[in-house]
Amino acid sequence: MSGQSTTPAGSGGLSRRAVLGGAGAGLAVGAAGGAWGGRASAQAPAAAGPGLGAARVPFHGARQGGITEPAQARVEWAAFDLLASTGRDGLAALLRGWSAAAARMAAGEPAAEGENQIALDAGPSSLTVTFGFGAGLFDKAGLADRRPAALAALPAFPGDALDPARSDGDLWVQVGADDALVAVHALRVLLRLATGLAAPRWLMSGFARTPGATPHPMTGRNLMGQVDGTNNPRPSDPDFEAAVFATGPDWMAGGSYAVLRRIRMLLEGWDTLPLDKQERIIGRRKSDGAPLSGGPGAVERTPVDLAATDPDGVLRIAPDAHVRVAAAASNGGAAMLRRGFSFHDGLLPDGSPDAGLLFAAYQADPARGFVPVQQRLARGDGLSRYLRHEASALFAVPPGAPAGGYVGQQLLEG
Ligand SMILES: C=CC1=C(C)c2cc3[nH]c(cc4nc(cc5[nH]c(cc1n2)c(C)c5CCC(=O)O)C(CCC(=O)O)=C4C)c(C)c3C=C
Ligand SMILES: [Fe+2]
Repeated sequence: MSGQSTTPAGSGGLSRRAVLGGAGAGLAVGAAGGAWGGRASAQAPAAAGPGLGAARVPFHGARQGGITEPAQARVEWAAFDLLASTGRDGLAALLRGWSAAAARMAAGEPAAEGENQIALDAGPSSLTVTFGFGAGLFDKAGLADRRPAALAALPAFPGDALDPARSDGDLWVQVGADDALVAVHALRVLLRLATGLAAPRWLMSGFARTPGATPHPMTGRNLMGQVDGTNNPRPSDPDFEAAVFATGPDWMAGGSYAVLRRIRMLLEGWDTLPLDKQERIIGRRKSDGAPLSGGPGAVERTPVDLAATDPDGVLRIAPDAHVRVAAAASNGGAAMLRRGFSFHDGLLPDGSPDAGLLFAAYQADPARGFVPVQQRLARGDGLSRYLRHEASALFAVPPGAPAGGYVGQQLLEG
C-alpha cells in the first residue's frame, strides 16, 4: 500500500486517506458500501461545504488513486491513440508531464506555473487521476515484448453492439472529483499536455451520488434505481488483494486491469415494469437492496443465499436473477471490483434516453474476473434484455508512482 495509506475507514475500507483541511479537518472519508458506496465518516451527514472541496487524495503512492476510493460525484474518461511519431521517448515525456500535473492538481495546486485555471475557487475535491495502457500502445512504443498476457483482447459476447470509435485506445485517463468543474479542468489540462504526442480517441462523462446528498452515507443507486455496489469485494476480505491487484509482470506488480463498458439502459421498457418484476430480475429489493433470499427482515448487507426457497420450493432468487448469474459462486470464484458511474447524454433520435452505466471493473486478470462473468450474463441474465453494451475497452493500470516518479516509469525505464 502507499506510504500515505491508512487502515480502512468505514465498513468498505479505503486505500488512501482523503486529507481534509479547513472546516472538515480531521474528518476521515471512506467507502461505505464498496466502490459504489457513499462516504462513511465519523460524523453524519457526510462532509459538505468547505470540507468537501478541501478533501485530497495524494497522487503518489504504491497504488494509483481512483480504484479503491469511493466513486466521486463526477468522472471523465478519455482514451487516446499514440501518434506514430511519438515513440518510446515521447511516451515517457507524456507520462512524466501527465503525472506531474496530476500530482499538483491532486494537492490543490495549479497544474503548472501561471496556468489559466478554471477551477480557482475550489479545492481538489478528492481529485484522482488514473492512467491505463491499452494493448496497442506496446507496438507503437517499441515495447511489444513487454505487453502482458492479461491484455489479450476481450472475446466478443452475445448481444454486444460495440461502436469501435468509442472503444479501445492506447492510453486511458480517468479523472474523478466531487466537483464537476475541478474534474473538467483537470481533463482539459491533460488533453492539452497530450497535444502532438497522443490524439484523443473518445471521451465519456459520468456521475455518482454527491457526498452529503443523503442523510447518512449509503451505497449509491444507478439509473434503474437499484442500490448498486453492495456485494463488491472489500479491502478487508482476505482474498481482496489477489482478486483485484496483479503480481506481475514486474512493472505491473500492484497494478490492476480495468475493463470498461458503456452500457446503455433501455429505461423506457424498464421503467414500466412492475416493482416485483424489477426486483425479481435483480434478486434484491429496490427500496433498500436487501436480497430476496432473506425475507422481509433482511437488510442490504444480509448475505445472499442462492439456495433459499419459499414454502412451495421455488427459488427465492430466480435462476436468471442478475445477482445469481453474476455471483462468484456461479462463476468458479470469478471476482472483480466494480466502480461504475451513471451517464445521461441526452436523447437518441427516437426520443429514448441515451443513458446508463459506465461500467468499470478492476481485477488481477480479466480472464479470471470479467470475462467468465460476462459470458454467463450475456446468455442467462434477465437484466440483459434491458441493456445494450455499446463500447468496450481493456487497460492495464500500472501501480502508482513514488514522489518524483511517474506512472509507467518501470515499464519505460525498467
Ligand atoms: C460482467 C460483470 C457485470 C456487468 C456487466 C454488470 C452490469 C450491471 N449490473 C447492474 C446492477 C447490479 N449489479 C449487481 C451485482 C453484481 N453485478 C456484477 C457484475 C456485473 N454487472 C456482480 C459480480 C455483482 C455481485 C453479485 C453478487 O455476488 O451478489 C447488483 C446488486 C447489488 C450489488 O451487489 O452490487 C445490481 C443492482 C446493472 C444495472 C448493470 C448494467 C447496466
Ligand atoms: Fe451487476
